[in-house]
Amino acid sequence: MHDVIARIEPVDFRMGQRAQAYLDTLTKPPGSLGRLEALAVSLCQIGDTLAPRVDPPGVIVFAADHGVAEEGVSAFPQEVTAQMVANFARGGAAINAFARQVGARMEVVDVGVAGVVRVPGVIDAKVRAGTRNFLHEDAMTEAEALQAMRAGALAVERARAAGCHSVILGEMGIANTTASSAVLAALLNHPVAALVGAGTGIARERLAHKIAVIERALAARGCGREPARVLAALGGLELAAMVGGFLAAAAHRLPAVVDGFIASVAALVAVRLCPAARAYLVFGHRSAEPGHAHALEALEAIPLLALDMRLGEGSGAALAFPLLRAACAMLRDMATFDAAGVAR
Ligand SMILES: O=C(O)c1ccc[n+]([C@@H]2O[C@H](COP(=O)([O-])O)[C@@H](O)[C@H]2O)c1
Ligand SMILES: Cc1cc2nc[nH]c2cc1C
Repeated sequence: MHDVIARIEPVDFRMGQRAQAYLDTLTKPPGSLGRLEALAVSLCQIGDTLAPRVDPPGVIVFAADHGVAEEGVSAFPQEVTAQMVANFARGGAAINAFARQVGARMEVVDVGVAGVVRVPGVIDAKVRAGTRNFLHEDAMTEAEALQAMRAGALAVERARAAGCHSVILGEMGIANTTASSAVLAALLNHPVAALVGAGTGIARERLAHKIAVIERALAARGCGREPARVLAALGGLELAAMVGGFLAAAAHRLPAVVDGFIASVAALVAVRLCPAARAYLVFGHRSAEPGHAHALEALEAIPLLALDMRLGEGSGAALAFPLLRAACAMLRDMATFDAAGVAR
């Protein structure tokens, strides 16, 4: 991924200043469009233009399984990952409905689903059939994590080649809130119990078990805080693919809309690998998963929406997308005070 990271340029803060100055000439009291103005400034910096474009967006859903699922840390069985991949391909999941609503190009990428996925329309980039159980051994080798990151970067490059001007990255993977909580606890050196939530909806009794599994895994892996090492030891193939996807989006100056908890942990890994990538991320929504607040704080991010959602798939990012569109429309379509003859 060194080649991708080497291409990431820091955004130009002077473009941000120009964008804010231009917004202040438009027919509204300065600052009255609130955080939509900050979003517009950010999109100008990402595209290095006062006329940014985000349409059409490309939704990419990365799917993979987790060895740690065998510890009983999810409310659902592992087969649901493959079954939902088939559902995505048929167009029946929440993300399909929301992607259609925003006119997105959509791609589903198998980076590590357990078992055979032979579903027309699903991209086969399987690195292995699920990660290893990180309670007993590293989830991935660093080479496997790198291969998944590359698959994520390639998916973003396909979206770009197909004409997308922004990307919405989502994931599907039973037990991936366990992997994400473990990665986050290692990166932030934060107590596990404060980060762990119900995921797909485990009962309170099982929550204590989930916390204990992660605490034991952290002690056993002893992986420190180096992001590539933490990702390989405790992460997931879909997490790694999202890391690669976020880095590739930054390398190509595409805004990437970050979804919920799992996507934000992947975003944090990407930013730890390359701090300049942070400026290319737009945070879509605040997930109900408790760890999300900690990931967002570490990223100094305030998401656009807070709808108490905890689905994943890119669903919260897709719902936030019309706000990016609105920020572009404000820059493109609003009259200035001078042109409209409005006194100030
Ligand atoms: O994105 C989120 O914030 C989010 C929060 C909780 C659960 N999920 C989804 O639920 C699955 C993981 O939950 P679990 O309980 O199996 O770890 C996975 O497919 C995620 O997409 C997603
Ligand atoms: C049905 C179902 C759909 C999902 N989408 C993302 N994670 C999910 C988990 C489950 C269980």
